Amino acid sequence: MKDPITVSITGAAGQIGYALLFRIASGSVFGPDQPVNLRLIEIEPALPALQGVVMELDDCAFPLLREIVPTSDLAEGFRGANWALLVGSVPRKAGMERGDLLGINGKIFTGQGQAIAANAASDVRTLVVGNPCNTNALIAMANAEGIPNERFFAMTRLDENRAKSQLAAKAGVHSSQVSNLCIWGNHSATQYPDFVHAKIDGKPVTEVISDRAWLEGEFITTVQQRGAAIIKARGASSAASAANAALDTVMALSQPTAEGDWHSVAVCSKGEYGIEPGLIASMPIRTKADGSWEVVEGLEIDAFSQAKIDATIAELKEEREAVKDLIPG
Ligand SMILES: NC(=O)c1ccc[n+]([C@@H]2O[C@H](COP(=O)([O-])OP(=O)(O)OC[C@H]3O[C@@H](n4cnc5c(N)ncnc54)[C@H](O)[C@@H]3O)[C@@H](O)[C@H]2O)c1
Ligand SMILES: O=C(O)C[C@H](O)C(=O)O
Repeated sequence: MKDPITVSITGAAGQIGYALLFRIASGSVFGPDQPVNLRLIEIEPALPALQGVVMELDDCAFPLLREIVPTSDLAEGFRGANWALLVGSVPRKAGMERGDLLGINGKIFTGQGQAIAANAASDVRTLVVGNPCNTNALIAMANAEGIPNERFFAMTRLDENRAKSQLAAKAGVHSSQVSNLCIWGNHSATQYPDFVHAKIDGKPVTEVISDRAWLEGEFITTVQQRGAAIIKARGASSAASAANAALDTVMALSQPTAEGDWHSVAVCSKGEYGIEPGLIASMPIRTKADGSWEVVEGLEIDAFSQAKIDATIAELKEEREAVKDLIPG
């Protein structure tokens, strides 16, 4: 049996937490021979609810689940973490943009970044889900002294999955036939789901779907506005699909990407595609056999795509400016 992997999850008593924990504990994320420790972090008022979740985890008698530590103490919560999933934060309500949450949620990520740096395992990787996730990830990264920038990620996989589903429905194929779908930029209403490089059954989407007006219009806005549409319909923000995407991200970063394909996740830019270095921006990513990752470079960006990428990167710069007090140095 392997040594257990330790996964720390903030907001563990929340909606997404409830949809995440049981899949991790069951072995469906890290594999059927990989024991797991769960360190579950919540604010103090939510600890009684978290205790109920722990009771349910116990009641599953998962063969791979070892230690469960529920806590509101960040040092205890991130101790020995190999993965830190930062979910805990306030979701937006109808009528808000995700960026409106910066003032409420941004400050959560300073202490968490520091606590990860001080307590986590030396190989810790951090995925931020709590919104606005790109800029929250930037805050966590900037406060986690000593941890390489390339181990911080923000989630745009939900957007990728949404985009694949929309393209598949339009083309009358299964979503698994859609590949090479890159979300560029911010997990927000400015994100750019790149249909130009996406493929259906290995062919450019633009050859399979001839309705260019739909691709440039309704397709993009549907993906950009999908979170808001779910809030309107459900009265609460997406949870099961968000948890699913978080786990897709962890798995995509843990195993080599299929030949020729890529996946979407926001990473710290080193200036690829002219994106300002230091911003946490979504780009096409390949995970290598040794577990490291790289940005897929050399994609030709047409004028339409460039304008969309410029707009979403401009928004990331504005968000960074709005939280400059939370970024040391
Ligand atoms: N990136 C994405 O694609 C994506 C998708 C869906 C939701 N989200 C975001 O994920 C976040 C969580 O959504 P949810 O539906 O689970 O919300 P929720 O309100 O159901 O749960 C959030 C939990 O976080 C806890 N929490 C708050 N502050 C905390 C802190 N400082 N430390 C630890 N825990 C804390 C709360 O007590 C609560 O239990 C929201 O910000 C939401 O907007 C992101
Ligand atoms: O839209 C939201 O506020 C929640 C989440 O980011 C989503 O995309 O569903």
